[in-house]
Amino acid sequence: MLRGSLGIVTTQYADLPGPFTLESGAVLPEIRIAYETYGRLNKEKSNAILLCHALSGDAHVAGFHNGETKPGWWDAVVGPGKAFDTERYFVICSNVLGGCKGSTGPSTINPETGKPYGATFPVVTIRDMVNAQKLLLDSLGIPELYAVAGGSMGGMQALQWTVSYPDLIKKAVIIATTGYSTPQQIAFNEVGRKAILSDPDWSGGDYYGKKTPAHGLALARMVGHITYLSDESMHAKFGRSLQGKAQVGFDFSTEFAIESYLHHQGDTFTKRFDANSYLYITKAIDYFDLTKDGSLTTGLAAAKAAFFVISVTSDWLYPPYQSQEIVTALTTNEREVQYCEIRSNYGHDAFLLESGQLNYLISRFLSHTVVGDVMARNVECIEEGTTIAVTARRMITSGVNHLPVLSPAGQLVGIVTSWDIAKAVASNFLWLDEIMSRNVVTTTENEPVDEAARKMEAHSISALPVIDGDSHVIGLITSDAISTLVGRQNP
Ligand SMILES: CC(=O)SCCNC(=O)CCNC(=O)[C@H](O)C(C)(C)COP(=O)(O)OP(=O)(O)OC[C@H]1O[C@@H](n2cnc3c(N)ncnc32)[C@H](O)[C@@H]1OP(=O)(O)O
Ligand SMILES: N[C@@H](CCO)C(=O)O
Repeated sequence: MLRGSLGIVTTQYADLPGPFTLESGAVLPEIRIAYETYGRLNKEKSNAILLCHALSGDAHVAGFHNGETKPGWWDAVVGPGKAFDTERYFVICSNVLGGCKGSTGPSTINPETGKPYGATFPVVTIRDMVNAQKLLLDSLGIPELYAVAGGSMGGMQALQWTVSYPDLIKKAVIIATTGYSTPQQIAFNEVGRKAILSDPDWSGGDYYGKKTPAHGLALARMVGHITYLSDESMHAKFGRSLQGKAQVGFDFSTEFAIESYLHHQGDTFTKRFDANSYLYITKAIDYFDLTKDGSLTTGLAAAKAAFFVISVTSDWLYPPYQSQEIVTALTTNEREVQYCEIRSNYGHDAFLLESGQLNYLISRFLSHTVVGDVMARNVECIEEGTTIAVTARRMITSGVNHLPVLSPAGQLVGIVTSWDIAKAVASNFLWLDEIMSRNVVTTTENEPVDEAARKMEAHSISALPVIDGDSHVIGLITSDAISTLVGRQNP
């Protein structure tokens, strides 16, 4: 499959009914979440992937907004044929609660005052962001996630998902992040906040419609941006080059290329980001701490997903040892976890830039699919000894073409299809036991899907009951579900 672009995409908005109670106990009367979706949700609703953005990201993860020439922030890995393959998966990304790109945040009008919240907006946490995403998924009718993924603060949200909603997540891709914010990370965030709070234009957070604290916000971004780069990448990109001059001027003007670059990053940021959101989101990052009683192992005990943890060799903001702590905690909890340290000189922002390594690693992880990842749960079954008329009605009312047949003890003893029913009616059979197939081909939750697909092909059947060790039916997998998720081999 050739890698392609999503083309033009648009942001949508979900108004979610309140009240929405935050971790702090504060209550938002209503919330709006901006989101984008790409790809198609399959019939089983089993192929949804939620992508979570970092500090300054938004819902626009891939493709182009009409009239714009820059694609979304993770276009390198999201789209047809890419790691988050929109031909296979239904990809969702939303702007975080507290953000400034369409979701409720400090720049939103408080319905109770008719004015922007500003600094009266309550402090939000990573857990609050995740709870808002859960409400969004509910509103979209998505019952579970095939995967959740993100880098940096996006990785924090993805980790939080695995403990807040462990039964809803099959796979988690956790990149360049930590299980808890460290003093060094908090320290850099505090310098950024102080720069904003000391800007007289911040005006206690009440600056909407007036001069914005652009000076403070640009300074905050400059400090932040240094932490997203690495010593090696700065050497490689700028060295000691001077900007637009041959010799130093013995003054305090902008002289080095790196200075000019940082000013550019700071200035550009003020045109796309709200200073109050910067305060709130960095606070949410600082509060992030999944340890429980001082232990990350205990804090991650509830997680059930299969994990892929990725760190970056040159990331000194979220150094690899912090990813390794997550891996150790998960391994101690006997969770399925893979770990990879990407070799890169880009520093922390490598999670946005290393498209080759990320595409290779993530697509391999996501496409190693077992039956449990794809099967439908809560399967409609029928008891042996039933009439064909009752069986036919059950199929019609539940909208299925396959009904596993159970013994009085609830064990699988046969299977009947809508085609069997059609043949039975034509031949005037009355009882299910006369027509059901007794030698049922089955699968188990941990069998790779390609093995299950081979069984279906070999027996010319389109569904397999999934059974546990006691022959109880715990799911059903269809060739349709496999083909949507495993994808086509050719374009
Ligand atoms: C989920 C999320 O994380 S979303 C947020 C991700 N997005 C951001 O962080 C937005 C800011 N973007 C960036 O910082 C970068 O684009 C990165 C880090 C994402 C990608 O890095 P790169 O592709 O290596 O871009 P680079 O860091 O070289 O920046 C290029 C910009 O710097 C400018 N620049 C480069 N050198 C200089 C210089 N000496 N003086 C002034 N400007 C300079 C370029 O003109 C270019 O400007 P533009 O972005 O306005 O077109
Ligand atoms: N550059 C990214 C990484 C921050 O963690 C951002 O601005 O969101």
